[in-house]
Amino acid sequence: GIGIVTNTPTSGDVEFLSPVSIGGQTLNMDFDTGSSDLWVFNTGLSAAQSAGHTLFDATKSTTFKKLTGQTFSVSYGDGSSVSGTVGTDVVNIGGAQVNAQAVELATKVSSSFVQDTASNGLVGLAFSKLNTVQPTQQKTFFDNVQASLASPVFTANLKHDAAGSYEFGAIDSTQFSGTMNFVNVETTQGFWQFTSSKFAIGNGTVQTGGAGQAIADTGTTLLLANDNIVNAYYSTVTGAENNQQVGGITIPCDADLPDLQLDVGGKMATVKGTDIMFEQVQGNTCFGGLQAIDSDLMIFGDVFFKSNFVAFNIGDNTLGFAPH
Ligand SMILES: CC[C@H](C)[C@H](NC(=O)C[C@H](O)[C@H](CC1CCCCC1)NC(=O)CCNC(=O)[C@H](Cc1ccccc1)NC(=O)N1CCC(N)CC1)C(=O)NCc1cnc(C)nc1N
Repeated sequence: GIGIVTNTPTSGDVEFLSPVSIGGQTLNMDFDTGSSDLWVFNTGLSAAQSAGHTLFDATKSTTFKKLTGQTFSVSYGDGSSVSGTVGTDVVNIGGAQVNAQAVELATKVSSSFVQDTASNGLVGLAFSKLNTVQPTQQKTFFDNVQASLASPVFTANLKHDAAGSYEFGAIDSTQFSGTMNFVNVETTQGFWQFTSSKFAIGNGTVQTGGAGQAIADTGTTLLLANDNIVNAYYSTVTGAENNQQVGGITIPCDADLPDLQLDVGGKMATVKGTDIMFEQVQGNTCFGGLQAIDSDLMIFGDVFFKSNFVAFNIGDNTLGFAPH
């Protein structure tokens, strides 16, 4: 079978949310290919922590089963964190269903989750080895559902300020143009990771300088690359500056940004300049969608996905991408 669900960007394309059915209750959640826990806002949270959120009520689900003695605790790259208890329930995403999916009930969430009332939890779609449930590590929804899918794939179609889709079980070739490039994924760290050592600005010459490795991460808003790429890119943009107050590089909102070509597993992917123009800070000053990260693992987040339709294949550990 297959499962198709829409994803909707919150204002400014900060995150992309999709409806998920858990024990017959529907919550809008953030699909995150950069982590591997499925956790939800629920009635066990304090009123202060859960105000404004849609809450999963395990007592109202006839199919929820508590996993006694199991707990989880995740901390994320942006310093946010969540912890709680674990059960299983029927999880259905656009028609693709797992009857006993580990559903992690948050009992503590950090402030950014409390404030982000649009999101009621995360669906982790990285490899199960990153799942934090103890003492018995649990599988992701994708890992559980893959055997029942027509094909062990899911695709991410993220659009700027418009509804996109996630599809489990098939690659819909009407959703992208040209041929899809497939590359090998390195799974040892549990991410959808690939080599990334080259780049080019616009149609300029391809140069080396990438950090060497990168991950495809729908849970990260921006495109986080190493200094070589970031400096080379913004040196071509008049008025680009590193603005400590806003915490990154800003550019004039009326700048005509060049495209950026990035190495994905040995093949070049293009991120459109228009997708690198991120959000207005104030006046004619805009925040760049490409920012620097000081790590040997670059993070190709939602800015990358807005220019590239991506297929994740857990059957042969490959990643496909095509412009869209
Ligand atoms: C099992 C752990 C798991 C693998 C974990 N994975 C990740 O952190 C990557 C994962 O994709 C997470 C998933 C996020 C977590 C926060 C909520 C939304 C989803 N991504 C990040 O942390 C990347 C940085 N954060 C982001 O990109 C957040 C995402 C967000 C969006 C909306 C509301 C709130 C947050 N957005 C922003 O930073 N921006 C949006 C707003 C804009 N004005 C600035 C940029 C990890 O690596 N943790 C190790 C870790 C822990 N601690 C730290 C400090 N670094 C770490 N890497």
